[in-house]
Amino acid sequence: MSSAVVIPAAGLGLRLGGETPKAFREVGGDSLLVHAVRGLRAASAADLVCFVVAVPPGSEETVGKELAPYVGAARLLVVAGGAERPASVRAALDVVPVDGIDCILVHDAARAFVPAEVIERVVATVRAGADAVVPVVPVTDTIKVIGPGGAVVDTPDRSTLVAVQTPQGFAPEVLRRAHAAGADAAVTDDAMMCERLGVVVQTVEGSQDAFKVTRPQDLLLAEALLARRSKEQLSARSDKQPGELDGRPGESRGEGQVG
Ligand SMILES: Nc1ccn([C@@H]2O[C@H](COP(=O)(O)OP(=O)(O)OP(=O)(O)O)[C@@H](O)[C@H]2O)c(=O)n1
Ligand SMILES: C[C@](O)(CO)[C@H](O)COP(=O)(O)O
Repeated sequence: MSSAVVIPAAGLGLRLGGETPKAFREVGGDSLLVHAVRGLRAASAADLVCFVVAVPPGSEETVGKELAPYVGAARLLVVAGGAERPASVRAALDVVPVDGIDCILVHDAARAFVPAEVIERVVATVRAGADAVVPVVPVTDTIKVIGPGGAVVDTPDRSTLVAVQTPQGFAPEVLRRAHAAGADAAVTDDAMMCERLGVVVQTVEGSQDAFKVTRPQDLLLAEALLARRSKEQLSARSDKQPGELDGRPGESRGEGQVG
């Protein structure tokens, strides 16, 4: 069996600012969307055979051409996103093939640097029988619940709180059922839509590297992360014999199909 990934990439990035939609903003010479696709391809155990990307309406063709070299032999479909994230996921989900897919991932283009092991952990947990799986990290701030006037009404026990990342993984029938039930303005992730149906959502360990590029300082963090990774790659290469050197994952140009 194989998996498919839905990538919501149609957001404007209002909190980031700037003229360009967030998924097309560049870090280290590549767009966040290209980084995200490349990261997914690096997760070989996920067996991703189909990438469906939801983009700002009007940019489908350009994005299809840009991403084709990065998806390898997998199928690439690019659709127009909606006004809110759930609508973008829904538009993409509608064209995910039904046959032969045992896991559907939903992954924010804005979480462009998620490590392969997190992706593989999510897929393995779905394949082990979970209906819905989310990667999580501990929260490091004290979280308060506030009332309408801004006054604190509660301080939840931090040991029970986690911050949720993507990719989130789902049994295909469960994700389709959740989206068929619809979303309102309170919905911020796909797992929440499943929770509303009474589906048990499992958690797995996420990664600090899977942070969401949201505000301008996150671009600085992204640059620093890329610098750290290229330093690590260089030192790993210098430890290898010449015959052991690998090619870069996911860059076999010209294999992808669009449409
Ligand atoms: N209508 C939307 C809104 C968001 N997204 C995607 O959902 C992911 C998470 O959303 P967020 O980081 O909140 O992105 P934006 O909505 O672009 O950010 P902002 O709220 O600052 O405008 C991003 O990859 C974004 O492109 C989407 O596909 N369609
Ligand atoms: C899906 C998500 O990335 C999980 O943390 C997050 O909920 C998206 O939130 P946003 O409201 O679109 O920033």
